[in-house]
Amino acid sequence: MTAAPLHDLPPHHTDAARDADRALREHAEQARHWHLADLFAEDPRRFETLSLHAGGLLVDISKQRLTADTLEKLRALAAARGLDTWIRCLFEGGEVNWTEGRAAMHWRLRQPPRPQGEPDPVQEQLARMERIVKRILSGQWRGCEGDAITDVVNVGVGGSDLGPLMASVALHENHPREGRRPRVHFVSSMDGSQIAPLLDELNPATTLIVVSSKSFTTVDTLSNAATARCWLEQAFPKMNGAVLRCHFVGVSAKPERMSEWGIHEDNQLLFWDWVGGRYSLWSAIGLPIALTIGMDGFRELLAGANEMDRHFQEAPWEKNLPVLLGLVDVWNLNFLDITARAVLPYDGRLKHWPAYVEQLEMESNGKSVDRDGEVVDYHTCPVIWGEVGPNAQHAFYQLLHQGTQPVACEFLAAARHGRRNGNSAELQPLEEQHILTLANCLAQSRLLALGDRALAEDDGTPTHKRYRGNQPSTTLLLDELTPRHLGALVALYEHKVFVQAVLWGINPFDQWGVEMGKKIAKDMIQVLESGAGADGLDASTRALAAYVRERQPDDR
Ligand SMILES: O=P(O)(O)OC[C@H]1O[C@H](O)[C@H](O)[C@@H](O)[C@@H]1O
Repeated sequence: MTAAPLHDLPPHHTDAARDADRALREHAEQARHWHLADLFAEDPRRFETLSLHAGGLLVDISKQRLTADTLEKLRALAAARGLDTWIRCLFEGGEVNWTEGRAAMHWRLRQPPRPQGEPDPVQEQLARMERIVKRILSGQWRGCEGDAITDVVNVGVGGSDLGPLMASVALHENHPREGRRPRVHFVSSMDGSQIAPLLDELNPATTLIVVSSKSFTTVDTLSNAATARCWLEQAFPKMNGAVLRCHFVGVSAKPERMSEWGIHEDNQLLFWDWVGGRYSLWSAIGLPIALTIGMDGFRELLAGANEMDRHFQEAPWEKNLPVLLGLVDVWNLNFLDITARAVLPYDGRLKHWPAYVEQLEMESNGKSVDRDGEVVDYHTCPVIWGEVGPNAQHAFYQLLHQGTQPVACEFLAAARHGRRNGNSAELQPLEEQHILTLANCLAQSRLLALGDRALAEDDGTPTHKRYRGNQPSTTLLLDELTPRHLGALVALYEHKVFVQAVLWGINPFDQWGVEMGKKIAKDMIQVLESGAGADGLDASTRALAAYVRERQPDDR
């Protein structure tokens, strides 16, 4: 599949865009003096006006420092930037990743099968993945000594780790209907600190390693994969090819590199250049998710995302969730100068959501050069960090409540928790814990928004006990955390990132900033091993390298 060239796209800088931008700046001059407590007091219908429900998600932006008028002005900016044409271009397979000459067609991976049985590489790979999943879950996939697989280790990093990790943990309560699912583990860090203790616990005879890497050149992944291979070969010294055949699956866009590494052709799952790494959990990179929730569950995840794809293309902008969330972030960053955003899931199952969103957003939109090759003179992506909300309350909420900086907060929770987890399904206290958690979520966003005015404190309260409030937030409530809802949520974020990139005039699908770091790290290995090349370094790096070298064991 080749990318269609970009066509009919308006230039980024037009008179209409300049006018829309100026109108927003003037509007922001007033908005800077607004307090959320006043906005709520003045408009009893504020929630109704500033919330939306679609795809099983309720999105409430009424605690953002904006009004319906603000949104209208932001939509005018989006129209002037040609957002409608860009959306069309994305879904027509246009070359939206212009620095790499590629389309970005992650949405293709979640389209339903074509009716006439035309050859479809996406469905072919899904079918291959399904066969592998079924063999593992049914116990038919055997290790080299004939044992069924009990543990699967996903070895990957970045997009080949964060998405599958986030979704597998989020959905772990959704057991597959058939078979016995293996324990699924994730190893990403290049220093061996994850893989070493994990291998100590595992039985090589019943362990399957999934080497996940779009490029199949990422040193973090290949070094962990080599350690796993060594562990297996030492356990079965006489097995030769059977170790690779029975204990390794590869997922990549580069089949020839997988073969070169030793992954058997039958154990290779493919995806394509037009799927960005951080957009790849819908492809065979999602194998750990399918092993956790079964293939039916995985298809539900795809269906939820597909529903959001259609919503993004079809819903008018007033009712379009990705457009709405994209515009809110642009408002906060570019017009209210709020440069930080905290991602706060109130659900331990979503504990990896912040890390996933950090990569999705900051690797996509942490850019400063526009389509004309010009350096932009405005901020793009905010700094994003996060943590499971209830735990963050005991860590950094102090700064949110009484620090000096504005931070846009993003609360995420499941309205209902339908537990399907063995005996615990019957436990009344667990239901109470769910309500307790939601109560904290709602109480925190309320206090952050209204400050003292959420409380019945009198004027005599000392300053150090006061709450300024006016800290803006969005609350996203999933009706329930199911594969379908999570699929919709992730697709919502992917499209939101695209909307923002269009408004900022940047390419969200490349990551050139990461490349150079990888390259110069290679040269540094030599410096640390032999000292060669140290002379050309700056004084700080040279001294640090010498310090490290002096502390290595003598027999190295
Ligand atoms: O899947 P791989 O090719 O191994 O790449 C893994 C990761 O490598 C780099 O860090 C890129 O910046 C990420 O976007 C990518 O997800």
